[in-house]
Amino acid sequence: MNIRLSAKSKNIAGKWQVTGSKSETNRLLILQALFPQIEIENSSNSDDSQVLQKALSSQEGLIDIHHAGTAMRFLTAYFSVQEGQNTILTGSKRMQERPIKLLVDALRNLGAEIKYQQEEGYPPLEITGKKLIKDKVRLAANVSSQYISALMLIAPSLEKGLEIQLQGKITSTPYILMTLSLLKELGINASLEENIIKIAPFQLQQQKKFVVESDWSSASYFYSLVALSDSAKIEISSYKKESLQGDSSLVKLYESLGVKTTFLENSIQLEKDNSVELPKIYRADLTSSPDLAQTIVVSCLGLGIGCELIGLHTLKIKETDRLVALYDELTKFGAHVDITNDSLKLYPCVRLTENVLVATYNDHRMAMAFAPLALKTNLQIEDAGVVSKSFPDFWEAIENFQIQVEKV
Ligand SMILES: O=C(O)C1=C[C@@H](OP(=O)(O)O)[C@@H](O)[C@H](O)C1
Ligand SMILES: C=C(OP(=O)(O)O)C(=O)O
Repeated sequence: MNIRLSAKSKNIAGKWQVTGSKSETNRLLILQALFPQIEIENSSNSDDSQVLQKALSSQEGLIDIHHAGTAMRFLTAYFSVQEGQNTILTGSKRMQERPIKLLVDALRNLGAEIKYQQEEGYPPLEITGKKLIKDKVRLAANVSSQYISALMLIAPSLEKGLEIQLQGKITSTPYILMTLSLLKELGINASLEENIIKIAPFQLQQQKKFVVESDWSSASYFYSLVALSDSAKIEISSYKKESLQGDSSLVKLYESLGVKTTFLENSIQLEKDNSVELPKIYRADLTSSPDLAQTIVVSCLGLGIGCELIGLHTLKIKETDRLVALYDELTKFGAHVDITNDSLKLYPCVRLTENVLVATYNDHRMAMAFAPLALKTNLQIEDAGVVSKSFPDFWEAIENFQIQVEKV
């Protein structure tokens, strides 16, 4: 389904309850499978969380996790320790192009039995669950933090726990810290010092309830809406100041784009601050917040300013090659863009081409990142249903904030 977006008003008001963080939910679902006394509140209603939940309760030997990267990586580790269980773990065509060798090698070094069914280094995987007895492993940390979180999540269920030595420059660090915090909140002895993660074995004795904070990556689209509005005062929930999610860096990242954040009791209020003088070129290193790249570039495009984003090396192996996808779609609007393997430069673009059809490449964030641009020009989004990967009610949410959404 393609949709056409236009602005009903450039003055934005309203409230929205955003679904739970998919990153927190997916970690807690794995931990709950290992420690059933865990109770999860405000879990994410995203496809990625639903597919993971279904996989964990499935009695079938073949599991298809579609486009869900964290589910693929976390389940690879999880099924490796399910003694006596044989699982084939596969995903969408794109998932079969997303590398998993570093994680498989680390698990094999710990004693796991994993075979590639097709291409070496990529799903589908055939996993024979075993008891892992080794307790030390090394792993390159500069490709995807999800491999590291996957090992950390199974670590407390191993007889001797696990020591993980991280090699190279660590990428997406806040996601590793999120995993660490959740383990600690459960009562597990866990640490990250220098480049060594240590996690002690653990057994949960009593019930433990976790309340998932709403998704900050999803909040980014509201930041962009506010930045591109003439005036705005909106409230989104449930958010807190001390977040486990690295994408809460939005608060700082959007200050210079004219968005003021106020923390209320259980929510955030976003206001357009027209007194802010916009930078000519917006610069940011997004090594810690890769999922914000698309949102920020489109905000800059809409504001008519340039941007130079670095730390984008992980974007090439996500739902699509996001650097190439951004290049192709931004240029349709008349923008001049340069990309490398880990950076993007957008030159200021004063006049946006109208009625562009934005291709989304099975990537929820391509659809959601371009949507706020409707405040500056009419546009269409291809295959709008992709948003359900992380934010199933995204189009209702955006309609609630003065954007007209029509099926075409
Ligand atoms: O652990 C997680 O929940 C995630 C880690 C990040 O991936 P990388 O570590 O591969 O950058 C992020 O992009 C993804 O959306 C979610
Ligand atoms: C990269 C993402 O997800 P995953 O890697 O879990 O598919 C994302 O949600 O932007």
